[in-house]
Amino acid sequence: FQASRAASLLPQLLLRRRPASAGAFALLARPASSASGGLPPLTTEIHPGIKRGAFSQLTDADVSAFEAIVGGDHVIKDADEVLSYNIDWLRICRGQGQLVLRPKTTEEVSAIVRHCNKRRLAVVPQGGNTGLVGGSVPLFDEIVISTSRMNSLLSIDPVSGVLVAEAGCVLEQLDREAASQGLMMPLDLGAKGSCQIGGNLATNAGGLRLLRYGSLRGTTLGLEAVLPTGQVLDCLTTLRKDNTGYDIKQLLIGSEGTLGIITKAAILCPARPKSVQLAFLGLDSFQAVLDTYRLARRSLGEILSAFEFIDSESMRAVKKNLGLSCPLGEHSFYVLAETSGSNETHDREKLDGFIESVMSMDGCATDGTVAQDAGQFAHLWSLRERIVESLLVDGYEYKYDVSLPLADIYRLVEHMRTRLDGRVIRTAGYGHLGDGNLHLNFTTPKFDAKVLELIEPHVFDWVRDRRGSVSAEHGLGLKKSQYIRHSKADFAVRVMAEVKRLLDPNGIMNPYKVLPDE
Ligand SMILES: O=C(O)CC[C@@H](O)C(=O)O
Ligand SMILES: [Zn+2]
Repeated sequence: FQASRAASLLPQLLLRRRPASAGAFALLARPASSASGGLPPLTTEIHPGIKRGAFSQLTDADVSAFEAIVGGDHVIKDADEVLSYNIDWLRICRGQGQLVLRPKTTEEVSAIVRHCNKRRLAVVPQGGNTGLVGGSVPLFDEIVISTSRMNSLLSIDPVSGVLVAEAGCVLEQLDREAASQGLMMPLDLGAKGSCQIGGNLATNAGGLRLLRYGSLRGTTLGLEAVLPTGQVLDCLTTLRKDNTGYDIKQLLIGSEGTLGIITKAAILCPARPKSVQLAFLGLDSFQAVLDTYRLARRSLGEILSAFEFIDSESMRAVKKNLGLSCPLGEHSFYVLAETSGSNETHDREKLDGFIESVMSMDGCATDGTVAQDAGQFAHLWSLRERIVESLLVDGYEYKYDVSLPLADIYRLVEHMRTRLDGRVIRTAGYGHLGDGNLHLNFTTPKFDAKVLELIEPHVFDWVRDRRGSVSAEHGLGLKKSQYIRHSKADFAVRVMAEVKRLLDPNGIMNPYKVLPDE
């Protein structure tokens, strides 16, 4: 697996399926301590402006009521155990929750929420807790309702491709089940080893193959959810067509747990591709990345299943901080172009044609390689999937996830690099180029309020001025909610607030998230 000119590799192209376990987020090492030296600071210390809502205090009688619903073993009160539910994956947010409930059924979720609504107790739904915007952890003392025990696969229909599962099923496990029927889950992301399908839906997670398989808004046929009053919303249809008025399930998808707790979902799974190939290219300008993408769309057409870019700073982070090796020499940019198809010969011809045109076009790719086996395939993907983990090793991370017109994507990175010159360890840009989705990250050894002031709101203003989105796929959670109007019209935000009031009259469901505090 040597660094080589892609042209010289053309005769050796092999077709390999991506191993389901590649890049499991759950297994990734996290820095042993946070930037503050141990536990992350309380979120309320970082956001002192947010005041606790007028919710009741938890009493012994409440705890007894919950024990009667889920059983004593599934009511977690021990402070050490509760702590892990209070801290987000990035270790940037730490809430003050005192209680975690682990229901097994929709009926139990409903009974819990009904009680909380009656008593005005705030709750936060939590799946795999892999979110990146502080949406799945308490801020004050919200009760955590974990979906982890609701993890049954209910059905898979190999004819229609519809899979029905409970919310707590881990994405990677569902994908394995789908594989056994010749199907695949329509989404894949670095966190697949621990994220849960309910959380994926609640955040409308995008991931690595959205450009091919579309968003969960399209592939989710139905869902069931417990609304903030405890009412069960049964929209669990498995029909592909159902034009009977407003599509209420879409309100829950991407609601980040503010409108209810998703308990079951019906997902349309595409056929698992028979041939998957991965090309890894080195390029020396962002214009070359764009030109390569144009060529990929033209020559690979419908079999193009991922088009990711990595800049040199991001590559340096995975090499230096994680010790991963890159098979290509130093380049300003790297691209992963993956194809997924059903006909090996056809797909090989297409990939050959693509690489030939890339290599022959002046100023396009200058170097490249193609995965020859499952190990190489996993390794190349890990260079991309493990960037998020590698950046944490620097110390503190300032994380941005924006959508922009393609031509503006790297201008933002360059602009911020100049603005922060000398104040950060690195400014790293990478992401889902095919989706116009940039992951822009800055790191410092420790949290630095002056650096944050230079970044925010400037970066959001820059995105707004180009009609981009301040959250492409991670959601708003706690960290981005005050910038919602940068990407949504004022009236749209008012409609959102009305919907929230309608479904959650007491505001108990994941308060302080998504909608700005006003
Ligand atoms: O590091 C990030 O911000 C991105 C995380 C995830 O969305 C990814 O695409 O790897
Ligand atoms: Zn992403």
